Amino acid sequence: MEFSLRREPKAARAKARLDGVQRLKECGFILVLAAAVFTMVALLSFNPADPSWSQTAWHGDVHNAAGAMGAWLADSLFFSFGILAYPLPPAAILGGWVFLRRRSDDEPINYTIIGARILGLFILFLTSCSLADLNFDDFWHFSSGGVMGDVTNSLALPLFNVLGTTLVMLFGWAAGFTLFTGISWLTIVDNLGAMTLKGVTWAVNRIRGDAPTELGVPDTDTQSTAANASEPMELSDLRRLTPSAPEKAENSANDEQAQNKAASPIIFGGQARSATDSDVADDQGATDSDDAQPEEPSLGQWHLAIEHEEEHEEAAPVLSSRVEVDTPHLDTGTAPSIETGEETPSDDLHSAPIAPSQHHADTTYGNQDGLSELERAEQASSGADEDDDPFQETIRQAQKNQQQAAGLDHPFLVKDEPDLPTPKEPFPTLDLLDPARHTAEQATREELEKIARLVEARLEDFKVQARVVGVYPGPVITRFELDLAPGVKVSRISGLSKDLARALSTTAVRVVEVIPGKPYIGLELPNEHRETVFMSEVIGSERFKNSHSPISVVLGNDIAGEAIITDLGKAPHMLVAGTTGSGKSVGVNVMLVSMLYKASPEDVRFIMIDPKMLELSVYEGIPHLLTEVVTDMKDAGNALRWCVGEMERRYKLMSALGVRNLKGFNEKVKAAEAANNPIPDPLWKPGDSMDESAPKLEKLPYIVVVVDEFSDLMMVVGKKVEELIARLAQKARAAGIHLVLATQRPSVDVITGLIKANIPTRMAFTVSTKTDSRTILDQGGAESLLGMGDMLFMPNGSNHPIRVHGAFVSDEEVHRVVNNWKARGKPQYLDEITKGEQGSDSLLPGEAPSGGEGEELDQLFDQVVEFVTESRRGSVSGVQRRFKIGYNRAARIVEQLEAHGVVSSPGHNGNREVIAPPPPKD
Ligand SMILES: Nc1ncnc2c1ncn2[C@@H]1O[C@H](COP(=O)(O)OP(=O)(O)OP(=O)(O)O)[C@@H](O)[C@H]1O
Repeated sequence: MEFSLRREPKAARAKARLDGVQRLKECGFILVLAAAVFTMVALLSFNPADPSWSQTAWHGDVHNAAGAMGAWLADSLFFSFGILAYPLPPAAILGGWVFLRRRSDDEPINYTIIGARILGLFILFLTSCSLADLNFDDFWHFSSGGVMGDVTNSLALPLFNVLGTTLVMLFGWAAGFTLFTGISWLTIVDNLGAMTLKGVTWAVNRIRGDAPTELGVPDTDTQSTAANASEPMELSDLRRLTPSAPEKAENSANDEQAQNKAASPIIFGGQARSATDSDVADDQGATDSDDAQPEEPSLGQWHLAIEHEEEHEEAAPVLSSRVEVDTPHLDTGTAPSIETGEETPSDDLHSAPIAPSQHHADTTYGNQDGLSELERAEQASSGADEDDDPFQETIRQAQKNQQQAAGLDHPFLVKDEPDLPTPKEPFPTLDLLDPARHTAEQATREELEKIARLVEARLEDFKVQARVVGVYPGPVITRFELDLAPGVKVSRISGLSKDLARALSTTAVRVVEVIPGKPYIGLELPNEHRETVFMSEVIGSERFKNSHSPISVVLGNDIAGEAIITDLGKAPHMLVAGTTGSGKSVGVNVMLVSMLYKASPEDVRFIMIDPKMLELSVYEGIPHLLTEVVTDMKDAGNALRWCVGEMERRYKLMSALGVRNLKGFNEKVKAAEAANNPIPDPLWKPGDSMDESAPKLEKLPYIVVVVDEFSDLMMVVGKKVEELIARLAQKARAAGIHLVLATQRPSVDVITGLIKANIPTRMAFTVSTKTDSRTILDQGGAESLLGMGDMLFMPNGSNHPIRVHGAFVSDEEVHRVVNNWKARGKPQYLDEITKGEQGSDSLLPGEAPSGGEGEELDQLFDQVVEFVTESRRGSVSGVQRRFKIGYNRAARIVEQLEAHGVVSSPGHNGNREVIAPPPPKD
């Protein structure tokens, strides 16, 4: 209560002085309180003989403790409300409290609730008065419901009769109660039910506890609470059921154990069995049940479990002695033979074969951590991450920044680029990339040797005889080369890869079925600590420096840590596939950045298609771009068509110059320029441009088309894309146009046979199934990759994929390189690439230009023109009705009308305007 009636320290009092309204309110509440107390006193000391409003008494004293005023007040209240006058003073106090208490600023008055309360109170009083009037006798000379009850009933009774009125009033009372208190009757019913159940349970428990014999043998739940007094009864029951039980019961030490065992379901099972077994022992004349049990060999496992439990509980010595009997028995049964050398790895390794006794002792029964499977898996993976290396933290941070940056760099949110100083070096320098550093410890020779022995032992468990003949540790995985015993098929080991991963407690084991030039197979196991392959490390490698092609791309390191570089010119097209999160986008970025390190815009140009709008939009604005990053898939279709046209143009140029590829073309152009005799464009015709003579031929750049989500393109643009890609893939190599297609859906409807046949270089990141791996690589293996850039790279013309640990480039690094190029120049975008106004060269075989002049006009075309221009209505349905033709034909004719400028393109409402004038009248 917030009234300042209580005593407070002086400082607090000074601080807590009331303002004007608060003072009035508080005084008001004091008055209400006084009135309520006075009224209560008056009501309680009411005397009907006192003079009052309904009573005339000329003589005599006033007996009411509140005096004449009290007598008068009590009489009036009783007269009006009957016995319901008594609750009035508390109700007044309550009302005063609600309205007059001091409220904090953040506690505004809720008038709806106050209104509901007032209404509820009124209904409560009214219905209570009515019910009192109906059901209780008058007191003194007042009606028990007062005038209020009388009047209400006189209105209700003729309508509802006594029972009906009682019911109406009861329900009204219930409604009033809810309005006043805000307590739902459902809650009341619920609580009443719960209390009833509780009461019944309590009563039943009481009855059980008092007389357990009446209810029979107590169940396991109540066993622990059963009174000692009940024991003789239970024991006699047990004695009747199992003759061995008495011995246990009579042994006071075992008695306690029996109770302990009853707490665990497993041990409880053991107990039941031992009862039966001692039963057998009993039959054989054994007098001691404890001695009888060890003689039963099939109980070994249970005994071990019991023993293990009781190691912690200071078990009776009787039980621990059993282990000595049982353990050797189990040893012979299940011990695997692991004599692989003088040094047994199992002694040292955590996951080494475990001696049976140890095995049982280590067995965990049930989960104690209270975590769900999902949480446990997440915990395990996050733990692994933490273990992995602290650099991953940086990566994650970088990713966060990337997402933010990507959002800001969105093409629809273009922001002004800061003016960057033009770099002096011809190409970006290595310092733009994060320096390489070691993020994980390499395994020692001894550790590797132990793992090798373990691998052999595990294979032996699967009845495969193999010998590790070579160990090749790398930054991410270690390859163990195995010499298989004669007659062992490699497919058997491939089939075991998952079992081996489990047996060796690793995430994935990849089996390399053929190692070129060696009679061995390979087993690739992930390292405990994974090294990150930094982009700078690979870009800075001698191999990359010595690679002269401007379209050399770095991929990462091979399993031995050697840089893997490939030349897109030889690829010549690349398919990149892997599930989401496998590292595709990072892989594509690495390729693009490596080209930015090698090639100027005169050497290489890019067309980037990015339906996701995020991955490639970072490159927006570099001078290498031929067009803005294409995010609309329709534009992407046009871009591919443009590439086909460009390819055909280049072919014609090359054939005119008598060269076989772009390199030869560029060399000739360069030689001609050096000789000061530039070659005029042989394809130029007067009228093609405003020039009077043919323009000079210039060096042609390579064009790299990167599609980040190729399946989107297939889905939106459809079959045409497949044909365009196939056409490009077949011929574009010589023209210097190269495709890099990435997809996260390695299914046959995306990577179709036509595309696969024409794109020989494949890059498979982790996929979920072997089928997916086959779709990309025509063989399994990618399903056993480790993610985060781990890939299988199948170069052009090879059948053996190489395992590559992809280089990592963060978005910050990409931004730095991109900004470096942006500072060097602006891109010159070619609008025609996405506009779809390409010439006939870009048409696919058998394809006709839509709506163009080459298209054959419908026979009805002239008549339709006449009709449309006369009627001034260019709708398809109009044409359909007038000429009684199908929708498709009518629509085609109207499109032809549009192409010839007779009608406009459809407006917002789909209507076309007739542009051409009406035909002249004769
Ligand atoms: N080479 C690498 N080294 C270390 N970590 C990597 C590497 N490549 C990728 N990763 C990690 O994997 C994450 C996912 O990579 P990425 O975004 O490239 O996957 P994706 O296959 O393109 O996924 P999506 O299809 O959803 O875009 C990266 O954010 C990064 O943390």
